[in-house]
Amino acid sequence: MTTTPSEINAAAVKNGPAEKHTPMMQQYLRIKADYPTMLVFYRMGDFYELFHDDAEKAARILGITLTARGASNGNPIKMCGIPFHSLDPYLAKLVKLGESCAICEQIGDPATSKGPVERKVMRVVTPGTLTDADLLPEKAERPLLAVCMISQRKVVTTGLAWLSLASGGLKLMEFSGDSRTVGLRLKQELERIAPAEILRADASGADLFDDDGSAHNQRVPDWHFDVVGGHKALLDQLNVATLTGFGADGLGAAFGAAGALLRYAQSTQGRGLQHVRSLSTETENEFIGLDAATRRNLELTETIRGQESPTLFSLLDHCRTAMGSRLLRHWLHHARRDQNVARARHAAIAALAQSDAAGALSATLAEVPDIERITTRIALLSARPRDLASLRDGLRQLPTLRRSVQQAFIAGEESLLATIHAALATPAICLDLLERAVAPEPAAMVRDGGVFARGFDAELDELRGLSENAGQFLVDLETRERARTGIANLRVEYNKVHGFYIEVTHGQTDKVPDDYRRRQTLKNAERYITPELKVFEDKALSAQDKALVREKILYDQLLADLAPHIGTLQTISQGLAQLDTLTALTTHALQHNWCAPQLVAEPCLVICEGRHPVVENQIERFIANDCTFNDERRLLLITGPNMGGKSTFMRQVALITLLAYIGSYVPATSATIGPIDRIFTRIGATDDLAGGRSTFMVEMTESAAILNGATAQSLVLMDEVGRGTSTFDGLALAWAIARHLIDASRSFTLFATHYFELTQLPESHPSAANVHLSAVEHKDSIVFLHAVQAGPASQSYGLQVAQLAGVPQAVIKAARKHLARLESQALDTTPQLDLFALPCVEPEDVAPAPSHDDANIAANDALLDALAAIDPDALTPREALEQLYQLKRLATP
Ligand SMILES: Nc1ncnc2c1ncn2[C@@H]1O[C@H](COP(=O)(O)OP(=O)(O)OP(=O)(O)O)[C@@H](O)[C@H]1O
Repeated sequence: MTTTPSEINAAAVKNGPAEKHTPMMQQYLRIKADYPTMLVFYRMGDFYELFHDDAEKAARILGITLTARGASNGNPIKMCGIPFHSLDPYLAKLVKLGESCAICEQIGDPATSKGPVERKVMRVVTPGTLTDADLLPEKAERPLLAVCMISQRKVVTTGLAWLSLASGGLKLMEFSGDSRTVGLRLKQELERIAPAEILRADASGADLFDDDGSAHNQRVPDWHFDVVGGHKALLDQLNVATLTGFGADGLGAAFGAAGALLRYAQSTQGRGLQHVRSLSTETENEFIGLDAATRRNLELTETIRGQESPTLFSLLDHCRTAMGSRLLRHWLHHARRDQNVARARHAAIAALAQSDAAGALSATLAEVPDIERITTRIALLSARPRDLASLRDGLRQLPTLRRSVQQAFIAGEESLLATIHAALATPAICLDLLERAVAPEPAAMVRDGGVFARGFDAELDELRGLSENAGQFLVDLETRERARTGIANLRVEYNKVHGFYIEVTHGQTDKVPDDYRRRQTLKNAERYITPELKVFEDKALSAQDKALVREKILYDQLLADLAPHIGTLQTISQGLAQLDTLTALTTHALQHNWCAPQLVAEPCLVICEGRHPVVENQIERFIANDCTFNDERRLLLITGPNMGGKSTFMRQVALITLLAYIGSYVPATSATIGPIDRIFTRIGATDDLAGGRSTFMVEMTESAAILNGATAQSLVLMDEVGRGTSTFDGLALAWAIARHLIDASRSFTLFATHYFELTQLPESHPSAANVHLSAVEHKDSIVFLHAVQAGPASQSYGLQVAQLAGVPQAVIKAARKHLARLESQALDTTPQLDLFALPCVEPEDVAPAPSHDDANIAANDALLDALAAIDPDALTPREALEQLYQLKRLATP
């Protein structure tokens, strides 16, 4: 761990000079000085204890009692503790909140120690370096990421290195530009990679990070980011002479980041990372760009409210292994722009569907454990016996899986399934070793014994034989002694405290022979030992101890013997994860009648009878809709009533596009999609109060990002832009934004709006077109048809929707009356339409129309404010009537 001298000094100043403390506290403070930013769990017998500030913090977070343990240097020592056996749930909670913990064990022998027992930090648990099954989410990665920034003549080169310690996947990336563009890019990459913990140099710009001082934003000394040192560390780690094979030639800052990353990861594990054996380099434009707002709006892996379902991931996750679920999650956030990647997956799904293999594959995959994480634990020497037993059982499934895969591809062809088939070859030597070594159902811990199978080790079998044969020996002895002494109820028994003994009831003790030595007197009986029994006891008990020691040695050896198979096991894990994900996608496509999309080189996005993948699952009758974009038709203005289905339609187009590019089938009868570089969304109005931004500010920030970043290959979703401000400002902005997207960006844009004035845009801009979500009025109410039709909507049905929502009749009636008045006024003035009379107005040029009647606006605003302030549920009938009179007064000035 890293500690700056100033931090050590700070600790010393705070706690006073070392010699004034008790010896134990001196030891504690010495250890704590090495881990100043972590919570130090200090082992005291059966407890882990935390002191001083750590105690206060842990007590607050964990909700445990804060007490004091004596005094040191004249001050009471704040303390809290937890029993050693319940450490993991507490660690899980702390790490989830971004804390890092150092676990300090007693390593000396208390019996022979002078002063405090020797202690040492044996394990460091940080949010980004978890490998324990109990601390990790099963279906998500928790990567550790390091950022290295190098500035040269106003150009900032940023190198990223990130590692999922639990799987061993190490990745690098580098990009450069001026500090603003690099900052934006960095933000985007961090949103995509979603690291659990970030390492950065002490000196690097804090403004680029969410630096709230929490542990998941670790600062390490600048020299850890040395580029030459990092390059060497990578060569050593991967055991290669050059990084050319990994596409990492010519990188610089990324090597610096990798150096810091490997150093940190190794220090937390206290050992080398023998499972980190490969490296991949990501290039700048490899993936379809999705910013954080888009990931959230499309509800890929989390709903807008932050729940786990229903999301695209929860819908598609028919995976039967955690490896498959993690890969599916990864694919959803990492759609590759390269159409060939998606095409290969489409072909695999087609083959699996055609060969009817998905059902059998699913059933077999359900028997496969998380081989990826077990492999990591083997590499880190933390695998438990049951990990090895389930690895053995999982590997036994490979031939069955391979047979099913084989049915789905033609031998000799090059395909994704053929690659997977090759990856799933059974590692015969490794499986043979596991089958010979591990007992069918081993104990949970090596220290409990019973881990190794009979016949694996002759010495162990002999030792076990000694203690196991004890039963027969004791029965024989009992029979013999009964005959020898004539005591019919004599018993030979064993307990943990007193060992073996012969028990004789008080009435019979006069028959006891001379060689019986009394061991214990009970109320009704005496217990004895004989020389013969003593010899046997020594042998049996020591055999048991020796067997345990032998098992421990054998276990260490077994892990060492498995180490050479780590690479093969990783290949198998990747093959299994892909197969599981593809099988899940096939299952979903078959169940819901999805189709194979066509990815083409021409710019187009043509969807026939598309559905929203999540919503179609939630309602009884989903209305399918078409969507057509091509080089001449690039912006669709979508109008229609609230609740008409505008947002659903827009999202479904984006989701179908994304699904096609992750390699999935799509909910449509056909879909033909050209190259896509980014998907942008500006949907919904949310305040970012924590970030200090109002609804309108959020809306405009997101719009700015779109206008600056969208290209002719981008798909843009804009939902009701401009509604966060006054009508005129909003309309002017919406209009100018739409025009920019048509003329400058030329993106494929879905633009939903309530400003009917915008529907005139296609008249001057032929690449824009109007569509609307249809609805019909029925007996003063509204029926939504949810069908997308050509042309603009004829009216907005706002009042009918308000009525459906339960707004009181009196209010609806008043609003209807006022609407009629507003409409007749609008006919006289039509101020908003004037905007379109100006041929090329930029937003800042748009002034409020001079013909507008200010008094009328004020009256309307007052009426709307009063309406908005009414909470119908909180009113008594009498108050409601009063409010109505009040509204009427406002409406008739
Ligand atoms: N194609 C469809 N078929 C059937 N039901 C649909 C369809 N599209 C939307 N719906 C239903 O209508 C509801 C409202 O849809 P949506 O939120 O997309 O409307 P909207 O026009 O965006 O409304 P608002 O303007 O108020 O945001 C959805 O929750 C869904 O239940």
